[in-house]
Amino acid sequence: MTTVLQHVVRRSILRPFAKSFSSGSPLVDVQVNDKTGVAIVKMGRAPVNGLNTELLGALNDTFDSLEKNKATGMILSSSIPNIYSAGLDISEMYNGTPENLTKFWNTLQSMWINLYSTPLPTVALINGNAPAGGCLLAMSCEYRVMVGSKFVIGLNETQLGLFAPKWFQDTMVSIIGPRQTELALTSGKLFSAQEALKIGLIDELVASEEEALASSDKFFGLFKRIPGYARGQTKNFVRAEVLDWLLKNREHDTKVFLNSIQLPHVQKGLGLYLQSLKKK
Ligand SMILES: CCCCCCCC/C=C\CC(=O)SCCNC(=O)CCNC(=O)[C@H](O)C(C)(C)COP(=O)(O)OP(=O)(O)OC[C@H]1O[C@@H](n2cnc3c(N)ncnc32)[C@H](O)[C@@H]1OP(=O)(O)O
Repeated sequence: MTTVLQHVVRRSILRPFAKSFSSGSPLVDVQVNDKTGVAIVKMGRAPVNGLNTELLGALNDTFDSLEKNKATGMILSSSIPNIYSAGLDISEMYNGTPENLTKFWNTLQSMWINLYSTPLPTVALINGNAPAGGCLLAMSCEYRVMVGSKFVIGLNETQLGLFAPKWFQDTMVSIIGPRQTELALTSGKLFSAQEALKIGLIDELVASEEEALASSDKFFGLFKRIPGYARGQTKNFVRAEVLDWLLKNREHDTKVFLNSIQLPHVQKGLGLYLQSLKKK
């Protein structure tokens, strides 16, 4: 078993310019570039970065720490080949107790509020499939670069017999508009990389992670001469409406989740979907 120290030493040997930064969780790896202060945050929960309470909590803590430690920007990516995130961990929603479901949902809400409202410039480096909750993570960043053309991204909840909550939907509306969001969400569409690029769901499609990192640098470079306070306030105003809805309606949103997810036909559908994934 690799100790934390061995892990840190190995990382610093592999990447001499990156400062190790402990996320406090084995599920999230963080490397901060010494020169630029930009942090690369990589989710690493095998097999598919399913967003369970633990990973969501670890991401939340990481976002907090990066702000406190004055990172200058964040790239949110994955260390699992071909997977950005498979979205919410369905096992957390299937047969969960009301207590666990509430904790799970509240952790998701907190993580999203933190990510969506961080004053740090954020880039999603989408190096794998990004359905549902994975798409939400990417959409909550300010700039999206997908690596390779074989991946899909979108909010496919209706295909599972679920619906994307209002704040998931509003986040998508803010990027691709109400018409395309309605079409995509009602049909549970997963966009190919090319389709996502065409519709503006991703900003760039590149061939390699190196190119994606260069695109990210270019994006962060836009703010070199912009005072952080002015940038942060502007981001706040642009995002206020979507954010405020959840801030004001957290309890209601939790109730809707709890009531809907525990419906027998919804649970049945989730069970069948899980089985179909396992049978593959
Ligand atoms: C009506 C109530 C509404 C209330 C509001 C609800 C709000 C819900 C909001 C968001 C919902 C979600 O995010 S649900 C998750 C949706 N995600 C998906 O549909 C993606 C499902 N997964 C895949 O399509 C594929 O796994 C993949 C393309 C991401 C990767 O494919 P790959 O071939 O590499 O891997 P496998 O399919 O073999 O999977 C490996 C392993 O992981 C398990 N798995 C996959 N996805 C999930 C998941 N989301 N949650 C839990 N487990 C998952 C899969 O079963 C395999 O398990 P085994 O190794 O045990 O076989």
